[in-house]
Amino acid sequence: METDLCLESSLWVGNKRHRAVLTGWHFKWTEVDKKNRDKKTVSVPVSEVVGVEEGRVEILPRKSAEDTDKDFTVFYVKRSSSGGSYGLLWRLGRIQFSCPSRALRDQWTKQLRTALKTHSPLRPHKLLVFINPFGGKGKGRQIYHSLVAPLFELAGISCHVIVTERANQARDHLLKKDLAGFDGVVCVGGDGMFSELLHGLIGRTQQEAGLCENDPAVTLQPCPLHIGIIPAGSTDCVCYATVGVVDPVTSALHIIIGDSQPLDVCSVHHASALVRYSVSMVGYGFYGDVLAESEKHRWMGPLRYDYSVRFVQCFCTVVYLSNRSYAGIVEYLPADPLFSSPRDKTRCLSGCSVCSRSTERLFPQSSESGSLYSSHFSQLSADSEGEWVSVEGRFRCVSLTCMSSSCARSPLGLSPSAHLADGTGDLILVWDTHPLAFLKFLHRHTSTQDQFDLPFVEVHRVKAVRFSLPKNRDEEGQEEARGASVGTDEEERGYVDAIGRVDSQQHLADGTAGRDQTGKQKTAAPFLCGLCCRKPPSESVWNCDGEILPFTEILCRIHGQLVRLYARGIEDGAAIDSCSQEIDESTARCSRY
Ligand SMILES: Nc1ncnc2c1ncn2[C@@H]1O[C@H](COP(=O)(O)OP(=O)(O)OP(=O)(O)O)[C@@H](O)[C@H]1O
Repeated sequence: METDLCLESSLWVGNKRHRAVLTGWHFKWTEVDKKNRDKKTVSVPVSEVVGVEEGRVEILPRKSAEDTDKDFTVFYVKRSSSGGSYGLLWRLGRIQFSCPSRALRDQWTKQLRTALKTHSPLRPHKLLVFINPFGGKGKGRQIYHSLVAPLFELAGISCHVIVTERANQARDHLLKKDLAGFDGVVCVGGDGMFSELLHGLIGRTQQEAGLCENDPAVTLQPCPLHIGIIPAGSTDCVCYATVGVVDPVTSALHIIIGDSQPLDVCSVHHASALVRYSVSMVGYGFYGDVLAESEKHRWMGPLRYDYSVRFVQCFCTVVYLSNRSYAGIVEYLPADPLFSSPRDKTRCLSGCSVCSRSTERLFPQSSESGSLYSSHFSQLSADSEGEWVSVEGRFRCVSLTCMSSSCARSPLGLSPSAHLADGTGDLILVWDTHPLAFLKFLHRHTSTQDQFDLPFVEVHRVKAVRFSLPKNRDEEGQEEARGASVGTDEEERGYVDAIGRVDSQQHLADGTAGRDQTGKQKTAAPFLCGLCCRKPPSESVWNCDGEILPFTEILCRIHGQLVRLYARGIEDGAAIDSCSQEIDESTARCSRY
C-alpha cells in the first residue's frame, strides 16, 4: 500500500467533481457523485504521464492551447487492444482538470512534474533521429512529422533529425560524429535501419573502449545510448518482438517515458573477423535459400510487391526450396539448463523474470547503466571450451535466434520461449527429412502448434555456435546427386575433435532424426517434381537478419544485454485487461494500477 501521499484535492472534469490523489508512484482521479460516493476511478502510474500543461491544451490532430488560469491538462499513456497482435496499442490519453483556484492549479502542475522527474529517470531529453525516406511504403517522413514529432514536442524532447540520403549513412554517422548530449538514437524505418543503428552504436562503443570487435572472445562493452524504433519499414520484426505491435504512436510513447529493454546481440565472425551483428535470426539452408531466391526477383521491381504475384512466387519458392538439405558440422556451447529451456513453454513478456535474473547474473553490481559487465564474465573462456557439443549431418536448416522472432505472420515466432535479454540464443536444427514433413514444420510457425515436437527437429539454448562444412563434402555431393544414403566415416567413428568436444552421437542417442536405425545419418528419399528435379547446390548461404553473408563457415557468439531499446517487452494483454486503468469501485483495490 502506498503511503507517500503528495497531494489530494477535489478537481473538476467538466461539471463532474473528482477526488484526485497523487502518491509517489500513481496519479488517480475518482468521480464522486452528489452523495460523495465513488464512481469510476482512473489510475495512471506517474512514470506513464507523458506531460502536464497549464490551460486547456490539445495536441492531436493539431495543437491548440487556451491559457485559462485555473485549468491544467494531463497527457498519459492509455492502452487498448491491438486487435490481432500479441501486444497492446498505446495511445495518448488526455484529461482536462479545473481547480477552484490558480494557486491549487500551480501546486498540481508543480507536484506532477516533480513526480515525473523522480520516477522516470531514463526519460530522454535529446534524441538523434534518422528517417529513411524510402523504407517500407516510403512514408517515414510523414509518419514522423504527423504522428511522432508532436508527441516528442509535448514531452519536451529536443530532436536532431537527419533524413538519410544513402544506405549506411546512419551507421557511419554514429561511428564518426560527435554524439555528446544525446540520450538516445531513433530510427524511422524497418529492420535494415535498426541494423544500421545497431552496428553504428556497438562499433562506436567498442572503439571508445579500445576493444576489438573482431575477437569473438572479447567481452564487448554495452552501449550507453538507448535505441528507439519508430516502425516504418516493410519488415519491422525487431519492433514487433520487443513491443508486441507495429505502431508508430505506441513506439513513440515508449521512447518518451524512457522505457528500457535490454537486448542480447549475436556477433557473427569468420576467420577471426567480425562479419555482422544480429538480434533476430542467423539461418542457413532453407532461410538462406529463400533470401537468395528473393534477391533474384529484384529485377521484377515493384511488381514483386504485388500480392497475387507474391503469393504464387512464395508458394513456388517454398515448395522448390523445401527439397534441399545441406551437409554441415554444427558445434554449440549450451547455456545453463537450470535457468531456462527453449521447450519450457514460457513467454518472454514485459518484466520477464528469466531476463531479470540474467541481469543480476551478468551484472552483479549493476545500476541502471554504468559499467555493466563483470570482469569475471567470459562465455568463451578456456573453462567453458570443454562443454562444446558437436553434431554433424545433413540439415534442412540451421538457425540461431536471440529472440522469439515473432512477427505478424508468425505470432509465436521461430522459438516461442526464447528470451530477449538472458544472454542466450536458441539453436534450431532441422535434420534432413521428407519435404512434406518439412512443410509441416514450416506451417506450424503460423499456428500455435509446437514446431519443435517433430522427430527431425532439435532446439538447444546456447551461448555460442560454430558452423563448418564437412571435409569430404565433394564426395558427399556426388553421392547426393545419385540420391544415395550418406554415412561418413567420421559419423561411424564418432566425432571428437582436437579440443576434446563431446561426441554428437552420444548427445543425440535418443533421437532418430536424420538417422537410420544403425545410427547412420540418412538422406530422405528425393521428392521429385517438375519444380525441383534440378541438382541442388551443395552449399547454402547464411541469412543474417535479412542480409546474405559472404561466408559459410562462421562462429556466432551471444553477447548478453549489449544494447538497450526504448521498449519494455511484450505486455501481457490478459493481465493488463484484468487490471484495467479504468477501474470500477468493486475492483478499485487492484494493486497494479
Ligand atoms: N536514403 C537511403 N537510400 C537508400 N537506402 C537507404 C537509405 N536510407 C537507408 N537505406 C537502407 O535501406 C535499407 C532498408 O531500409 P528499412 O529497413 O528502413 O526499410 P524496409 O522497407 O524495412 O527494408 P527491409 O525490407 O530491408 O527491412 C536499409 O538497410 C538501409 O541501410
